[in-house]
Amino acid sequence: MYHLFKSLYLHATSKEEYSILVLGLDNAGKTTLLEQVKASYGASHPNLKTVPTVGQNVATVSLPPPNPPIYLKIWDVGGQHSLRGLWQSYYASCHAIVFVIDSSDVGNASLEDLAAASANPGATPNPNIDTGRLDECRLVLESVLANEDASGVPILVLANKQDREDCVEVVRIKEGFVRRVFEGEKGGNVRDSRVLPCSALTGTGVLEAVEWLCSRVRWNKEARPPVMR
Ligand SMILES: Nc1nc2c(ncn2[C@@H]2O[C@H](COP(=O)(O)OP(=O)(O)OP(=O)(O)O)[C@@H](O)[C@H]2O)c(=O)[nH]1
Ligand SMILES: [Mg+2]
Repeated sequence: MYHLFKSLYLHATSKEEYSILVLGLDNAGKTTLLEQVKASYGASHPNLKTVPTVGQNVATVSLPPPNPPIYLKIWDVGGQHSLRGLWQSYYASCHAIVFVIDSSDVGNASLEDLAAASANPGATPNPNIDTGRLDECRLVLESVLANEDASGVPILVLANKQDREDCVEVVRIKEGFVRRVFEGEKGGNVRDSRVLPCSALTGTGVLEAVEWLCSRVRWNKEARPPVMR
């Protein structure tokens, strides 16, 4: 009887916890995003003076009503080249991946140029077209998608730094780049994805990103069950 009451009590008082893995090239804005999420769901001010992450940062947020009563445990992992090998150890236990792109670092190419650049990655680059770190971004995103352990995980691509005057609009990142990657042969494991604009620095778009994640991890909970806390 004691065990029955105990399990009923634990069931009534525990909450589902989902792990969110935040990835992207160095300088994309991952740690700034984590700070904004912490500040949005806690009472603190965000610490926006970030330094390059060596290792990881982690924070757990509890979402207020009318959100469902769940915890999101957010893992922000360093994006420098030498640290990217660590990412794969997080895939098997994460419930969603956020891939952050610096929208001011994908050059000034047109939609057609971006599409051509991502459709023909091996082609000699046209010196008149600046595509910034787009190619590096594509290779890194493809390697995430190609990993078996990340198969079927909802993926949110955030076109970050939308506050900057030199940023590329989200539609260009979505149509010219992300769609090509997802529809390419390395994107076969993508089940559920979205591309959203945001500014981690100002906080614009951060709540919408968290809401999308919240709905998708719950929708996918049979495939990737939450941890009860
Ligand atoms: N203008 C603008 N700057 C941003 C935004 N997000 C981040 N930054 C700036 O970009 C720089 C890098 O931000 P971080 O959050 O440290 O980048 P990161 O992705 O964590 O980088 P690593 O830890 O090296 O992987 C900092 O100077 C931030 O202030 C944004 O939305 N807008
Ligand atoms: Mg960082």
